[in-house]
Amino acid sequence: MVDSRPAETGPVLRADDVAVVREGTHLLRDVSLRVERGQHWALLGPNGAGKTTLLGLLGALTHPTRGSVEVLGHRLGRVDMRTLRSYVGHVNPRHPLRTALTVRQVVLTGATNTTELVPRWEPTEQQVRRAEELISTLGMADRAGSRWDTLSQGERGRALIARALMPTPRLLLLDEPATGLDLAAREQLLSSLDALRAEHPQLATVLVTHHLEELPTSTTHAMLLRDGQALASGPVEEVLTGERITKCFDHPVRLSRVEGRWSARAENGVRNRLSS
Ligand SMILES: Nc1ncnc2c1ncn2[C@@H]1O[C@H](COP(=O)(O)OP(=O)(O)OP(=O)(O)O)[C@@H](O)[C@H]1O
Repeated sequence: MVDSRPAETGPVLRADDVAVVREGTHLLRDVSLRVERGQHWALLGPNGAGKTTLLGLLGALTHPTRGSVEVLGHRLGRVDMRTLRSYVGHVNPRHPLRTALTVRQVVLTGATNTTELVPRWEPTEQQVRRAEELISTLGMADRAGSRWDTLSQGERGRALIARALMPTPRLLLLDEPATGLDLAAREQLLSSLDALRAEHPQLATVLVTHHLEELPTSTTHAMLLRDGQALASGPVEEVLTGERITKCFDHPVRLSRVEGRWSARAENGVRNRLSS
């Protein structure tokens, strides 16, 4: 049996010249990425760019058609994917929970890596303590006993991040965590992510979004994807430039960064609208 436990050294993620081909179409082509401990990556690109496809590889959910992917030091195809996945926190906003669990119970399902509570499973005292700590870090202490179906989308998002952190993963993958959140909920989520990253300096994260406004200030690196290819990849100050974002989204964009947060607006947006 191959040992799937995370390697103690080396990069958290490594993808080399990866391609994903489905029904004769390249969803990803020649994509390479290396994520080290403590790095926080943003994966940006327009609809259909291949962001979710890449996240599926990084979360050991799918295999590449060509190239190699190493997750926590293990090459996909050579290890038990299910065991490897248990060391990766994957936050999917479309969490398919069917029962009326409380926030506390949902977070505890992170310990068993299941959607529902496992029958006859009892959490240890340590697990209960960790769940409470995470709920509090994510700013959900006053909602810990609330039922899932009564939560707002923002509260669910934060509960799912706490859930994903239960097994103390080395890697947290976030697929559009701010989608559908109102301004206050988005800001709370981004502050929670900043706090989490400060509290866990070894944690690496990869966050997918279309919107620069949804990037936490603690973002360290970025990759721009378009048509399945990486247009740019590296430290965030080098990658997030108006010129590059314009090329990536095929739209003239002016970029600004204030107090660590980004915003993008269409260049000559008013003139374009008036002349159309
Ligand atoms: N199994 C599949 N077979 C064929 N095409 C697929 C398959 N899965 C995804 N695609 C296509 O691959 C492309 C990339 O999809 P992906 O979901 O990775 O993009 P994305 O960047 O996450 O997009 P969005 O921002 O819209 O969520 C899309 O055009 C999608 O329609």
